[in-house]
Amino acid sequence: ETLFERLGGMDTITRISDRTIDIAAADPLIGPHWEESNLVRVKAKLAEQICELAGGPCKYTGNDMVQVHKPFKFTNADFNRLVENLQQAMDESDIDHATQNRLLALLAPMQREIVTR
Ligand code: HEM
Repeated sequence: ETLFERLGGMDTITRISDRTIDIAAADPLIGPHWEESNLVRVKAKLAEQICELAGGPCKYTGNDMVQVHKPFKFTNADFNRLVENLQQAMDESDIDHATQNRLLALLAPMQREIVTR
């Protein structure tokens, strides 16, 4: 079983991505970073990226991760906070923790592309 299937396919991945961005954008610690952003686009690109990473039938068509995040000079604390927001979104969708950890392990290498401060 692929992680894509284990997560519940595209419907669940879309729901998790939407919720993660909604939770993050409302988070007093990191929410202000999204003030100028098109959240509809960010949600859609995040879902596409998770789908591809998880072995689903998607190809990420968004912008390069380094280029997107570089101007913000994000910290490890910012990164960890977004991971917590993602975990909350996955909990709400009843994703078991072993499956959550499989996705988090695939996202972990991106920390050094996103954190530049
Ligand atoms: C593994 C972690 C992360 C992933 C997979 C990820 C993924 C993405 C994606 C796919 C986009 C949309 C790119 C596009 O528009 O083409 C995006 C944009 C964005 N991300 Fe991340 N991101 C991560 C971490 C973070 C963190 C830690 C923060 C801040 C706490 C953050 C803040 C933002 C913001 C503010 C935008 C919108 C930029 C804009 O409006 O152009 N991201 N991210």
